[in-house]
Amino acid sequence: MQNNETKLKPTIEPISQAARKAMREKIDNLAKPVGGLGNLEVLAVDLAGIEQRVELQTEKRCCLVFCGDHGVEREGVSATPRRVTAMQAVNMAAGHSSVAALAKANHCEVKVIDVGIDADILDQAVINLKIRKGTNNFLEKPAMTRDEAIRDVQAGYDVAAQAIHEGNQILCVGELGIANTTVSSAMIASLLSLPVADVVGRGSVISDKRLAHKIDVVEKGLAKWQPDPTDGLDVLSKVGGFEIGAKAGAMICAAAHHVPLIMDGFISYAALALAEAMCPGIQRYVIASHATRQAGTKAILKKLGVTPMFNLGMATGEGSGAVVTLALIDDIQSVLKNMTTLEDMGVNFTA
Ligand SMILES: O=C(O)c1ccc[n+]([C@@H]2O[C@H](COP(=O)([O-])O)[C@@H](O)[C@H]2O)c1
Ligand SMILES: Cc1cc2nc[nH]c2cc1C
Repeated sequence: MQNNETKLKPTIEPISQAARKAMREKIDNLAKPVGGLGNLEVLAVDLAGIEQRVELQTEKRCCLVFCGDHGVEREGVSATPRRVTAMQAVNMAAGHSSVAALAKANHCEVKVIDVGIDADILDQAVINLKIRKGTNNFLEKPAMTRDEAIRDVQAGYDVAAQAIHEGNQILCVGELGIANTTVSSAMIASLLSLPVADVVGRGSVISDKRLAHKIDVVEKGLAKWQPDPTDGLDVLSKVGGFEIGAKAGAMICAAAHHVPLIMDGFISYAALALAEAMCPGIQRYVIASHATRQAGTKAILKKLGVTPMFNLGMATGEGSGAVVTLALIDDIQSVLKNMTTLEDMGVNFTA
């Protein structure tokens, strides 16, 4: 057991400061005011540090969408019935969900992975790595066993390793799982030591009454199991979800391989908090795409130490915001390829 856990905690090398500096110099020498392309420049520098090179490789990209159901959905914390997870997974694999449509626009493959949907998915287009049909209701039992938590994170790691082996140069991550904003809130409150009421939001839109109930459910779950925030697998097994653990595994794998990983919204914040607890340093390899429209986003991102690229008021999940970020990466590549330099123009700045 201990060995399996150790495998999930590889040494994460520091980001390449030399590549960051070289990219910064290259961008500063382009024919524009210094820093004029704002966060696009920051993104280019971050990608260079992760990839350890200035000639960024970003053409082949893939979005990994992990799917799972949640026992706590039975507490009435979501406006959506649980069967939507299974329905939307099939819809997504056929190319018709939000992330699937956005991925087409951004030349990105989508892999849909079942790590815990509460149904038999017969569609071969959905990759079957099911740990179990849904977690336990954490008000009654721990969500999963520690062994399941380990196998779950390992499944996400393996899917990401396969995607990298296939030549993907950028990974995006997303998820499907009705009630997973409740589960993510519990994980975030525990792992980042934030007050429950500050991080529980309206998910895929709930009334004031249901919101108060959702806060109560999260508080009761944490009080009952008292997960240890210094032990990510303890938090995952007590109040977590299969798609969140798998997503954390993908993050750990991408960081170990120096492959940039673009995360999505609220559920990704929980996965990053978990990955960081398991394997400190992961956060430097993860690009924060957008600030999601959920409670506590600002405080959570601050605690995670990441800055989102944009805020479009999105709250869909699936990896939608992550995939939209690919358009910004294509913008950077065009800038790096096509712009003339200040040197070409013979211009010097005097601040
Ligand atoms: O990514 C986000 O920030 C986000 C915010 C609200 C909802 N979602 C998606 O909606 C589902 C969870 O919403 P809920 O209300 O059932 O907890 C799940 O499938 C998520 O992918 C995702
Ligand atoms: C339709 C629908 C699609 C989703 N995709 C992610 N979460 C979702 C929730 C609903 C309700």
